[in-house]
Amino acid sequence: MSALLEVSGVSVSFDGFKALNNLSFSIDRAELRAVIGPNGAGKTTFMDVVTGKTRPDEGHVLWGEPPVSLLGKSESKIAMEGVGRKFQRPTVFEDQTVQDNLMMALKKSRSPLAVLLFKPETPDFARVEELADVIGLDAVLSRKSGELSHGQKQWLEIGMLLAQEPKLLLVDEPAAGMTTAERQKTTQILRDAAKTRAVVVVEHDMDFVRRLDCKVTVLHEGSVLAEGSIDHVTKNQQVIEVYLGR
Ligand SMILES: Nc1ncnc2c1ncn2[C@@H]1O[C@H](COP(=O)(O)OP(=O)(O)OP(=O)(O)O)[C@@H](O)[C@H]1O
Repeated sequence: MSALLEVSGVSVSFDGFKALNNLSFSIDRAELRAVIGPNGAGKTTFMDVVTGKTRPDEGHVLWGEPPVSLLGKSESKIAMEGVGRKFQRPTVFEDQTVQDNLMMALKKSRSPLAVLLFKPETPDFARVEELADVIGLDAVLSRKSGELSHGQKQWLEIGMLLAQEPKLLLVDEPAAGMTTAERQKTTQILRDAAKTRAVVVVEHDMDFVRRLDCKVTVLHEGSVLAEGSIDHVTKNQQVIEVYLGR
């Protein structure tokens, strides 16, 4: 079976500085992948290229089966293809309840009229409850999102992205600012989500990455430095020098 996402030979320059330098790697359909690397390694730029925010100078980004190029597609087109992105800061509607946030995020027609006339039906409520269960917020469905803890807001946003049924979820530093218990729950949510789709987690926290227990891609100076299990990459001498030794 071919990969869901294949990035090959991608380079991106900013004023002559190569943020991505001949970057190549691929992600399978239902896999959890951690992408790590020191500051400036190109992790954000990689996500920007996949989501259409940044156009590479060279290379290919192929998606799906049969593979189509994502390059040249708009950010909204790429989102509609099934690429979801979670930024570091949670962006939920704080005045709305957890239930309303999830309801608004359900995969529905996005035309302005359809959004205006949207009236939730029984299957929509059932889907919202299912999502709330997945993200551990079933007991707080009627709470305003602004009253949630930082961790709960992050889970809500993950739930809102899952409501869109993405084929690939890109998640930027989900564990930042979380308590130990919240991190454990987040690990569970991401591992469960990756059973039915690809989930790529960009993360600095090594303990968190270890708990994800997945293949790890180490970026350095815009290229892949090492790839494999956490034990494999953390034993790699180059990785120790450029990343772990810092
Ligand atoms: N719009 C831009 N203009 C100029 N330089 C940029 C731009 N975006 C990124 N860079 C540079 O490209 C390099 C890679 O940045 P990127 O943000 O992708 O790294 P990162 O691995 O996400 O780092 P961090 O872990 O600090 O978030 C950095 O040196 C950064 O300063």
